[in-house]
Amino acid sequence: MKALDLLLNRHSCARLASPAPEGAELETIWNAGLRAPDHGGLSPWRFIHVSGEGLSKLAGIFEQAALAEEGDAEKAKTMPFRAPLITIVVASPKTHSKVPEIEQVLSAGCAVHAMQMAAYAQGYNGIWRTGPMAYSSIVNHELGLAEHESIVGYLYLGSPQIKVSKTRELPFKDYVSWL
Ligand SMILES: Cc1cc2nc3c(=O)[nH]c(=O)nc-3n(C[C@H](O)[C@H](O)[C@H](O)COP(=O)(O)O)c2cc1C
Repeated sequence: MKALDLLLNRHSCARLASPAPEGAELETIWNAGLRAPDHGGLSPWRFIHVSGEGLSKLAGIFEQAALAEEGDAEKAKTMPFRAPLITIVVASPKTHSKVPEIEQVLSAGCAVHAMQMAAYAQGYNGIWRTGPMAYSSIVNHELGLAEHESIVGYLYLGSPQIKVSKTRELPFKDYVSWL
């Protein structure tokens, strides 16, 4: 796949099933994430791989959080099973005199995007999700996040089950101004 085709045509898919990327393909996806722009070379991210039994563990964590935080526990416990694989991307900012935290969180966000594109380029697809489970102190605790860390996204990955007929095309003139 040509780089520009990937950049211009990439799209998400919310309906995902097995097979999920594994082995060298999955490592390629993680390596693409690790190539995200990174001011100061701080590697301000880490990834938590969730598949198989891990999906059930995550479902239990989501249920626990939803029950405690007045969410929809019945729905929450089903959410991880929307794909055979989830990579949780955690922003793990470092203290640095010239690189503020926001830049490091942006880097972690770029890693999500890069990993979705790497999945797409290999014939898989995915979707970046957040929602209340990305901002829950209970989930953070159960996943072992440190106080300064945060979830940037759940990247659901797998084989697309539906074909996206047309991607949204925004007219660049509406978004670009000239100085
Ligand atoms: C930070 C962030 C959080 C998102 N959270 C969700 C989410 O929780 N649920 C969802 O359906 N889409 C979410 N999206 C949007 C999808 O990832 C996707 O971008 C959107 O469906 C548009 O599809 P496209 O990527 O094909 O343009 C989120 C996107 C971003 C950047």
